[in-house]
Amino acid sequence: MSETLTIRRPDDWHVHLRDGAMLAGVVGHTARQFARAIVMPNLSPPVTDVAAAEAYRQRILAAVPEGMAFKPLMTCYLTDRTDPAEVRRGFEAGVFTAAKLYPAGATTNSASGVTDVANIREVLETMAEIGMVLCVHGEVTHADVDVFDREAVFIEQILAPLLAELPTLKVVFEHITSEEGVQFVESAGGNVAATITPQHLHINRNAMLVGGIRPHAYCLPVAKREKHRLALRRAATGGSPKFFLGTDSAPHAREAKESACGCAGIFNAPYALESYLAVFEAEGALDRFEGFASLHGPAFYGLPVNADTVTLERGEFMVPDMITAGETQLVPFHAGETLGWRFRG
Ligand SMILES: NC(=O)N[C@@H](CC(=O)O)C(=O)O
Ligand SMILES: [Zn+2]
Ligand SMILES: [Zn+2]
Repeated sequence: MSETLTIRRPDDWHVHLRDGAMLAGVVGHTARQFARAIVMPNLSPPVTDVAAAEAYRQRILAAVPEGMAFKPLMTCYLTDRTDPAEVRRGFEAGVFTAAKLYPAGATTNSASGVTDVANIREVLETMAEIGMVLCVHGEVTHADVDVFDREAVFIEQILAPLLAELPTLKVVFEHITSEEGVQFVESAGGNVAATITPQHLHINRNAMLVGGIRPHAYCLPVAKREKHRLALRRAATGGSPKFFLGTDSAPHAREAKESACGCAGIFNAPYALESYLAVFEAEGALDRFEGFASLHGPAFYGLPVNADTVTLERGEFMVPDMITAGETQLVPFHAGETLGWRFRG
């Protein structure tokens, strides 16, 4: 049994770095493991134009700890009023790597999101024309759709019809959580891919609800039944280039999660690679880890793979109960659990 694993340096194709003191406290955890990351734009107010994205990019770079090389890839938050010309301008200037569709009300800071995809029709036509990736939070928000069904209903009502109308649009179905999500991406064309988070590979909804309600296991889309977790594990470890790493690391202060109305989001950045690797090892797929973590994402986005490598080594360690970001306490994914691989750098 090999004691170390060396792969091309990975990228995180979906992360929330926040802003201000929280940004300063969390960005190093991502920059330590990943060369690049798709930075989600759901700040308050959201990043909806080129000037805001460029300013945010500069704040991120200023917050990266000394000695770490890290390239934030910026995204444009789409609203009902997004100007197609602004999206084109940002993409052509190299500021926007992608644009993000948040259905209004679907998740954290999505109040200014899109109320009907018909409202961004021209933006999406422009994106299809210029080859720009649309990142999608794929959940409907109607009160009459059960929260556990919202991803499957989104595919049926929104995503499938959208791709039928714009068959060349490049789409990353973000943080998929269901068997339906896996099947949809597998049967779609090469212009459709998906990110998968570590938490959705590790936990099902029991982890959140059995023996007490566990706010640190709550994120959106919510973890689902065991059969969905197993479908996601098969997808992530199966070698298909349509599935790649996107942590969806989403820090919220401990007290904002341990609340009568706790925030959605799991902070997994500090041990992201260790967490994914535990899954690949359990599935007997260590040889497929590099593809998922470091090769499939760049290939889909049309970017070069990273030149340097990272090494993980076998060795048990316990994930701390708490990590601080400035004054703020964050409870990391796997808090208090033992993991079997360590990131060496
Ligand atoms: N995933 C989450 O549960 N939360 C994310 C938003 C998102 O990615 O939907 C956040 O920004 O907190
Ligand atoms: Zn989301
Ligand atoms: Zn997210």
